[in-house]
Amino acid sequence: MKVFLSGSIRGGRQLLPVYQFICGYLRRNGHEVLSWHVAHDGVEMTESLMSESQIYERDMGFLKTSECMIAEVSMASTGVGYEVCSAINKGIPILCVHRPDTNVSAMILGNTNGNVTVKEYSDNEDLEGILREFLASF
Ligand SMILES: O=c1[nH]c(=O)n([C@H]2C[C@H](O)[C@@H](COP(=O)(O)O)O2)cc1CO
Repeated sequence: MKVFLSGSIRGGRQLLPVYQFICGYLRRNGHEVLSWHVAHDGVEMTESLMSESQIYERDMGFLKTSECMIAEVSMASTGVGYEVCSAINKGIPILCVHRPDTNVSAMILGNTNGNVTVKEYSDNEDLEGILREFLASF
């Protein structure tokens, strides 16, 4: 599947290892991660070579062809929230994952849209099971 991976950039990069784990899992299982740059440790440097509108247009272009979204929502990120909302408007399935010790927005936790699934994970093994179940549902 073509997957849009959404994860914090300017909202903080503390969970980069989680984005890398998700990206690696998806690729190992034959999926195409269109927004792989989210899991790249040099993303701020490479993105600094692009204008704000180039970044926006590229990501919205990725979203157009994505078949589902996986969003790590533990960090308070404006961009992740915007992308989740855009995916809701597009009508594709969205898996939002977060760690137990985080302050996730009610706009995610309280979202009753039928395409939105929100799951808490405690470690990579737990997260892998959640990813497997979500991807098996198609
Ligand atoms: O440089 C960028 N490149 C980029 O692709 N994004 C997109 C992808 C991420 O899923 C999301 C991160 O948003 P934010 O930077 O507000 O945390 O927005 C966001 C930025 C910076 O806002």
